Amino acid sequence: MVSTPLRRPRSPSPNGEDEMTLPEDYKPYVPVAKRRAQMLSQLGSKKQEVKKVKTAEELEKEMEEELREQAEDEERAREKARRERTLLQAAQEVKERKALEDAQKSAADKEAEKEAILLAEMERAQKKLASAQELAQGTVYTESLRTSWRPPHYIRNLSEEEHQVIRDKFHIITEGDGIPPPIPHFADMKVPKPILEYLKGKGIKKPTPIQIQGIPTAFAGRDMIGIAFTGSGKTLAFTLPAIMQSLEMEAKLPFVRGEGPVGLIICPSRELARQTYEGCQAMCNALKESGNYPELRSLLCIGGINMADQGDVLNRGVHIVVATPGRLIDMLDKGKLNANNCKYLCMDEADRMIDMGFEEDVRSIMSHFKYQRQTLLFSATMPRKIQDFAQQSLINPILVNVGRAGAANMDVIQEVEYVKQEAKMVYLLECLQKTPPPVIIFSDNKNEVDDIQEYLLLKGVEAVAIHGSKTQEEREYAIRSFKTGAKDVMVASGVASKGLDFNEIQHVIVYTMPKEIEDYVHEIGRTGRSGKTGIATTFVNMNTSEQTLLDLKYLLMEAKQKIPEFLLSIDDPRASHGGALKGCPICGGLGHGLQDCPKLQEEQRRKQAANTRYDGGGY
Ligand SMILES: Nc1ncnc2c1ncn2[C@@H]1O[C@H](COP(=O)(O)OP(=O)(O)OP(=O)(O)O)[C@@H](O)[C@H]1O
Repeated sequence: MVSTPLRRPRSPSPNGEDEMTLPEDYKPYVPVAKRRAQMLSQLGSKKQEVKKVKTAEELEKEMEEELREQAEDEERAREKARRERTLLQAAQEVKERKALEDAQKSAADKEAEKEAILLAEMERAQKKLASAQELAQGTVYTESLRTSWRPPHYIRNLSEEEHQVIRDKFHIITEGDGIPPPIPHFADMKVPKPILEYLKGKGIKKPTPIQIQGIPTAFAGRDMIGIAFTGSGKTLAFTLPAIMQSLEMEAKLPFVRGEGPVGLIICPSRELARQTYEGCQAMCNALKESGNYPELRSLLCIGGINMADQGDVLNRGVHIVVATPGRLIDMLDKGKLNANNCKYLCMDEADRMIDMGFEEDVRSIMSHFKYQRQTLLFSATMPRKIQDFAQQSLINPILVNVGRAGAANMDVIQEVEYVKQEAKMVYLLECLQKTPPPVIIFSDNKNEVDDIQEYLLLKGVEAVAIHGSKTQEEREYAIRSFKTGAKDVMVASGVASKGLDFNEIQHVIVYTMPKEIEDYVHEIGRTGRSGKTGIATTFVNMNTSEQTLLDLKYLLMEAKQKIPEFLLSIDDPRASHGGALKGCPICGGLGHGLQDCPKLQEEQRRKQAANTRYDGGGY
C-alpha cells in the first residue's frame, strides 16, 4: 500500500512570492568554527551567571564535550550519506548493466527472428517434390513402402529400452515414428551369405554405427535421412538395401529388356558414382558367383562415358543404376531408361547435390516416377536445406544421425599451421615428409592445383592432379594411378574429390582453407577412414577470413584437437550475446550465424549472377 504524504498548509508569503516550505524542526547549518565561537561567547556570559554553581573549567569541558559530540554526529551523517551514495551508484550500475544485457538479448532475439523469417521464405520457395503425374492427380503418399524383410525374432523381442541401449552405445541418434531396431551384426540383418563373405574379404566384419541403424531402417522400406561423418561407411548402408530390393523383385519375376531399374542411386560427381557403382557391382558379382542367387545387373550412368559399352546390361534389364543427374535425365528423357519399376531412390551427398545446383535436376528426375518409392538421403553434413528438401520428398522419414551433422571425423588428427602465402609451396615439401604416401593436397583453385602439381613434379614427387577443368580421361587416369599406388600424391580441387574413398590415405594437406567449413570437413575426411587414424595439415594465413578461422576454431574444439595460439586469440562477437552458440542452420558451421553463412552468400551470388545474365538477354 502506498501512503499519501501529509502536507502542512502553508501560510501565504507576506510579499506574495512563492516561498519554499521548511519543516518545523528545520535548523540552518552553522559551521563548527562559527558554532565554537558562538558557544565561547555564550560561555563568557554563562560563566558569570553560573559562577556560583560550576567552575569555568567545568563549563568549558562540558562545552568541549558537546562540540565533540556534534562533530561526531556530523561525521556519522557524512558517512551515512557516503554509504547511501555508494549504494545508489551500485544500484545504478546494476540497472545499466541490466539495460545493456536486455539490449543485447533483444539483439539476439531480433537475429533469431530474422533467421526464422529467412528460413520461412526459403521453405516457401521450395515446391513439393513429386512426379508430374502425382502432382496432377494430387496423389499424396502417407505410408512408407512395405518390404518382406523382418528383423530376426530375438531382436524383435527386445524392448524399445533395450534397442535404445544399443543406440546409446554406438552414439546413434534417431528421430521419427516406429524406428526399426538397431542391429549390431550383419548376419542378424539377414544379408545373403555371399555378400557377407565378400565383405569379410574386404575387412568389413561388423557394421559401423550408421550401418547398424541405417541398414535395418532401409531394409524395412522406410524413408530415411542418414547423417554420419566422412568415411563412416554410408555407401554400404545405401547400396545393400538397393541390392536386397532388387533380389526381392527379381525373385518375383525376372527382369527382361527394357525393365528396371529397381534401385536408383544418384551421386553429385562422376567419380563418386563410379566408385559406388564398382562397390555395388562387386556385391552383385559375389551373389551371382555363389550360384545360389540370380544375376543382378547394375549400370553406371554418367557423363563422359559411352553408354553403348553397357548396351548388354540395358538389353537384358537393369536392377540398379548409379548415376549423375545430367546423364540420367538425358537417358530418362530419351526413353532409354524409365523409372516405372523404380522402388528405391537414394541421393548420396544430398547436400552437395543441392549446393551444386542439381535441385532442378532432382525435380526433373522425380517427375519420371510413376509409383511410390522409398527415398533415402545420405550426407556427411545436414544443412537446413536438406531438412526442407527431405520434408518435401520423404514420407514419414527416420533420421539416423551419428555424431553432430557437420562434425569432423574424430579419427583425423587436425593440425592447423600459420604459413605465409609466399612460403606455402616450399613448406609443402617439408610437410610431405610427415607421413609416407599416399597423400592428398587440396586447393579450391584450379590454377593453384596445376601450379602445385608442376612444382612437385619438378621436385621429383610423383603427383597427379584432378579438378573440374580436366577431361574425363585425365580425371580417370589420375584417380586410377593414385588408387593403385602408382602415384604418391594427388593434388585436387575440393569439388572433384568429394566422397571419394581412396585406400588408406595417410595425410591430407589442405593447402588453401576453403571458405565453407563443410568443405573442409569433407576434405580432411579423405583420411581417417574405416576406423584408422589419419593426419590433416591445414595452412592458414592472412588470406583466410576471420569467420572461416572461427568456424575452424569451434570445429577443432568440438573434435578435441589442439588449437593453435593464433586461433585461440580470435574472439567470437556472438559470444558476448551470452547463451550457448548454436550451429548455423544452413551449413552447420559453429563460428557464424545464418546471415553470415558463406554458403547462403554464395547461393545469393549465384542467383544474382543468373538474374543478371537473364536480364541482359543472354538467353
Ligand atoms: N563396417 C565396416 N567395417 C570396416 N570398414 C568399412 C565398413 N563399412 C565400410 N567400410 C570401409 O570404410 C571406407 C569408407 O566408407 P564409405 O566410402 O562408405 O564412407 P562414407 O561415409 O560414404 O564417406 P564420405 O562421406 O567421405 O563419402 C570404405 O573403404 C569402406 O570399404
